[in-house]
Amino acid sequence: MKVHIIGGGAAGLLAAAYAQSAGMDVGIITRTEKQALMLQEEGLSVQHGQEVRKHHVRAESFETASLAGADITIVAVKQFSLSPVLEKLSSMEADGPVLFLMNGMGHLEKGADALPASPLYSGVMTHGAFRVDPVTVRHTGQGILKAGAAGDGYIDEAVYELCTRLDSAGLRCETTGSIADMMAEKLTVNAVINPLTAIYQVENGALCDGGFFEINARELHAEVKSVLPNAAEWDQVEEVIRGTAENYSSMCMDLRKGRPTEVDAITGYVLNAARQKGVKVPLTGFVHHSVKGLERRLAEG
Ligand SMILES: NC(=O)C1=CN([C@@H]2O[C@H](COP(=O)(O)OP(=O)(O)OC[C@H]3O[C@@H](n4cnc5c(N)ncnc54)[C@H](OP(=O)(O)O)[C@@H]3O)[C@@H](O)[C@H]2O)C=CC1
Ligand SMILES: CC(C)(CO)C(=O)C(=O)O
Repeated sequence: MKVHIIGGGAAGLLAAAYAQSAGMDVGIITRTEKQALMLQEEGLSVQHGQEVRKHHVRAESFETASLAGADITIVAVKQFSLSPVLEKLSSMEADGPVLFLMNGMGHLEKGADALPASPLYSGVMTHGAFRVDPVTVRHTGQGILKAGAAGDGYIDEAVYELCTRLDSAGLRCETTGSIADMMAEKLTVNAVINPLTAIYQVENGALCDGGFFEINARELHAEVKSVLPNAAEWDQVEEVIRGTAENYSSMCMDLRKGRPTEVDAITGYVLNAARQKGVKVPLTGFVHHSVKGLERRLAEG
């Protein structure tokens, strides 16, 4: 089974390592030629606690790679990097299943516009992955990857096989018939934890401190829930906060490193949904604009 994984970041490298362990023919497509060469020459290392496993993988840069001919393509880039990937996939007339391994919302709609002939899937992942360097990923937390179809819920054989094989290789993974609910739940979690931890520059656990940050987190959650059908309950958000208490959210880290964030696909999505429903969401507007402002200021140095 041939798998293309677009994105040599934390999520893409983690998926690549387990897919390779499961005996699949894996090609990692990286943004830069330099990372592709490093992966080919040095292999891909995965750290689990003290254990380190090395994998020999194929890697090519996005510019030169052909994206055709895969049994399944996994897209594991951040939301703001999606457009060129969809453009290239559509120019290749790829029509096999495409699995988006991304947080936030909007990728399935953009994918459907760009790739009308491809069966599209979304993956909601609670595994933690951290890219140590261009050839090393750390599996920081055991979670689960759930993959489900965008449309009628039909699961292609290739997606089923990918999930079964990843799971037996040690990356907990399963298919689901209710991916929309899971995406809404993950969006709720991200719409509360990510902007607040990014603005305050605190670890996730600080939002359950029984103090002022928790008051704000609970109020922001209530607002998000008033807009999103199938939003996660506060108990679920709290469980993630406690389960990842010592971690810094991706948005917190992105701001800290002066990188763009996924805020448009997270709180931006909630703002749009609120506008369409005619619901006022002042706290979401406040955190959204705060993150956008910090993003711009940090990018300008
Ligand atoms: N890390 C985690 O634990 C989890 C992440 N996610 C989600 O998964 C998605 C990916 O996140 P993550 O892996 O952490 O992010 P990273 O920033 O670590 O990785 C994204 C990668 O995409 C690469 N990229 C950008 N544009 C292209 C392109 N045109 N072609 C090929 N590669 C490209 C980047 O390259 P370069 O480095 O050269 O810029 C980068 O390596 C996000 O939506 C995130 O929210 C979800 C659950 C858990
Ligand atoms: C679940 C959470 C909040 C973990 O940090 C996450 O998905 C992120 O940081 O983007």
